[in-house]
Amino acid sequence: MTLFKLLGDFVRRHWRAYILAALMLFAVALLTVWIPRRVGQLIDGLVNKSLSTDLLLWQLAGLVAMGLTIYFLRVGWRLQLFTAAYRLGIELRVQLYQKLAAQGPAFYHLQRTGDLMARGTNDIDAVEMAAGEAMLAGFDGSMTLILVLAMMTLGIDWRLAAVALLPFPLMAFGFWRLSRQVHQASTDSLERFSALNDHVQETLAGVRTLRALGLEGRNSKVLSGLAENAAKASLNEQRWEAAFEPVVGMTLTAASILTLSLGGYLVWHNQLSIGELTSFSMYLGQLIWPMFAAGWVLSLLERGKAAWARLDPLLSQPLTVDDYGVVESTPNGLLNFDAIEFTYPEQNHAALAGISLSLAAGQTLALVGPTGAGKSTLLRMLLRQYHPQSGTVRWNGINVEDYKLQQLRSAMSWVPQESFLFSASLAENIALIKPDATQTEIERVAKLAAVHDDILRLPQGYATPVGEKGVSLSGGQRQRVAIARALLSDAPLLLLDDALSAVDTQTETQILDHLRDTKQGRSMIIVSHRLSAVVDANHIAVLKNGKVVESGKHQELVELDGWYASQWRYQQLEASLEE
Ligand SMILES: Nc1ncnc2c1ncn2[C@@H]1O[C@H](COP(=O)(O)OP(=O)(O)OP(=O)(O)O)[C@@H](O)[C@H]1O
Repeated sequence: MTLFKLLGDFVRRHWRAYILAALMLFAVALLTVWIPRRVGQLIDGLVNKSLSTDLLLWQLAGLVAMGLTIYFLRVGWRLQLFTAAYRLGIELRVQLYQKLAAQGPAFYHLQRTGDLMARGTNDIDAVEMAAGEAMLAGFDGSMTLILVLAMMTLGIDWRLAAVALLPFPLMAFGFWRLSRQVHQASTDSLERFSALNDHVQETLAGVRTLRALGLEGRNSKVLSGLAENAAKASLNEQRWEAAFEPVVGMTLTAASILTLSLGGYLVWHNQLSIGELTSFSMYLGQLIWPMFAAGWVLSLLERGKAAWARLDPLLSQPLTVDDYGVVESTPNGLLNFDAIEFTYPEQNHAALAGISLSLAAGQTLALVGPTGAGKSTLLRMLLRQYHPQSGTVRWNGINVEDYKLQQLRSAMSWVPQESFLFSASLAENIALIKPDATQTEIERVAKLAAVHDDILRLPQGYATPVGEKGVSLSGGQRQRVAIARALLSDAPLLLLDDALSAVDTQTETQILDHLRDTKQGRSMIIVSHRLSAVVDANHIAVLKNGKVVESGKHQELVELDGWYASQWRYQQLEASLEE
């Protein structure tokens, strides 16, 4: 979609606001062109001494009233147009947010957060300006231009008007050349601002790491380079925009010289009155605004076009995970991974190389294996964050891609390796997926996740603010809050992706015991590096380089004397040394 189509559709939907603004503009333009005419007549009246003092005062009062009316109408149309333009900004931001919220990890894999933020703020502002200020100046400028030209040609002298307009085609050519430069400079400036935004966002997110490594100095040098680039690009854009002004100035000077030459000649030969020449000169002055408006509109539109060219692909990009499933029932029952193969985008080695596994309802499947073996990736196939390149995941005999995404995801409680705490109270963070949960429910799951006592020790207990604006919790506390959050859902499948890595072995055992006791038919997939967490699993699969290399129950795997057995012995030894 082009910017003009977007604006056209928007104006059609909000036609009332635009028509009202256009009517007010028309009234203003009429009054504006009427004033020079009245002034010219007044001057001629004064020169001929045909005006009485009373009449003169009335005429002057009339001019003041016209000025005031123009003032109020200008306020009115601005309010109409800007309100409409802000609405476009809101619509685009909501649309962008919904799109970003629906996109999967494969999309974020290729996007920079700071760039996305810049598009959601700076670029949308530029489109909003095209729908507001550019429309306003465009309407107003063209209306004034038409009426002023009509008054010049029909109301005063067409020969004078024809001569005055001679330099205008040159101005149009100059504007056309400048607008192309403004487009290029705007694109450049928006991109550099994105790069700067991205750096600031990354720096703030990783500020602790940077400080710990003593990299603030180096990082601020990079920042100053990016800030300078962004400033230079913005200055370049301003420079091209400023070039519109001298073009207008030169055109007007040329037009005035031509007007005065021919006008003087006509007055000399009594074909034009002094009052008429004065009116004409005032009209010429009134052309300044339409000319500036044209330059301004062109640069706003070019900036809007450059911004839209960055926003449109984002808004029209297909979802990386399409929700084309139709099955509305909540999945439950037997879960089957059948010959799953998957390679991440832009990677040359398979993360999953033909994995087949199954999990009966109510049972626990454990995935273990060295780092990078593909354990989390297998869960991502089930969560439908990525599509397997071949093979299928079936739940209750139905391909998970055939379930409605919402239905599928609500059947799983997922605790990722790194969970996110929002800037809210601890209670609100736990009740994230069930905001109407009672305090008793919240405390019950916090006890199951063995975090209740830790929470009570915090200054405001469950009301303690956490996340970016609150107290910092330890890694282990965060993990347990995330587990409590997951337990609040009644989902039939619980996925723990290394979700206990930061808690000590004793607490881990305590949580797993709680989970086992309150399982109530819930299935579970546990990914863990610590084998003590999986000894009770109904089935354990050892993954290596995307393949299942060993599988069975704990005792069977110990007897097999492979990777699992040696890892088990090592971890047992380590645990006994720690005691
Ligand atoms: N987003 C990604 N983009 C590209 N490659 C990835 C991505 N995530 C994982 N990989 C690669 O896929 C392979 C499997 O990774 P995965 O995270 O599934 O392993 P894992 O067994 O869960 O490891 P860990 O125990 O360290 O969490 C690894 O080679 C990893 O480098």
